[in-house]
Amino acid sequence: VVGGEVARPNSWPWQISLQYKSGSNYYHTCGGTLIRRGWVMTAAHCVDRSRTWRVVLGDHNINSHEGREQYMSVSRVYIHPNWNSNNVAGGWDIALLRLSSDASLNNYVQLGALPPSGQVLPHNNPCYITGWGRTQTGGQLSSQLKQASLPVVDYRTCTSYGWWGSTVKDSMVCAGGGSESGCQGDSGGPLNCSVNGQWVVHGVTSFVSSSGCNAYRKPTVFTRVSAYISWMNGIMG
Ligand SMILES: CC(C)c1ccc(NC(=O)[C@@H]2CCCN2C(=O)[C@H](CCCC[NH3+])NC(=O)C(F)(F)F)cc1
Repeated sequence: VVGGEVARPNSWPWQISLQYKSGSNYYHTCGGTLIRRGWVMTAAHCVDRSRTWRVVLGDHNINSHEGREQYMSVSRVYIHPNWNSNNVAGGWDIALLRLSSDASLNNYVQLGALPPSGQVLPHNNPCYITGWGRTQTGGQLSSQLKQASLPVVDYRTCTSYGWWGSTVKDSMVCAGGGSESGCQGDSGGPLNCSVNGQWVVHGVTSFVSSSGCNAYRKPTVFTRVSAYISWMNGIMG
């Protein structure tokens, strides 16, 4: 996350860290959202490579053990069948991870709320991106979970000339476009939007400009969760 601030610990209790094993250590690579006790929603591009994964729930500082974490292994990865790893602009950048056991819900670990199928938010709807991603273009990951206010940019604006144009599809949500943005390492994490006073996860962090995370008029682009509700229900049952 470029800009914004460090989140109050565990204030986004559905945010997870997706980590892969290398040697005897695990490394943060993406975010995700706990949507059922045994299911995590993330981006397909995060799990393109088959690795030994673990999901960390209840985390704040990914480089220290604070005692609230739950470490879960992943029993199966479901990548959307239409996902094309050579074309993030095609959309379909969504995946579900089946956890090998159910999470325990508490003050630090809660389920993220999903939107109704098809719901599209208006321009400037208040949303926050959260994640441990780079804090500047080409910078380092953040040790502590960060948040930044990224208001929705509607489809008409986001696809206009000087913005993303036809790179952005209707199955995506744009947010931000100013000095604050997502960045590498935030992928797969939630876009948390305030709807009728509740936080609802409307986006899965998908891509930013290859010329810089907080490039002018290149808002962070998210998979629009409300376009994938029936696919997810079909998988999760
Ligand atoms: C034109 C369109 C096809 C296109 C649009 C944006 C990009 N962006 C990028 O490639 C930048 C640079 C590093 C990774 N990255 C990204 O946007 C990656 C997803 C890459 C998927 C493709 N391998 N996502 C993120 O960094 C983010 F923001 F989600 F945390 C690349 C191509």
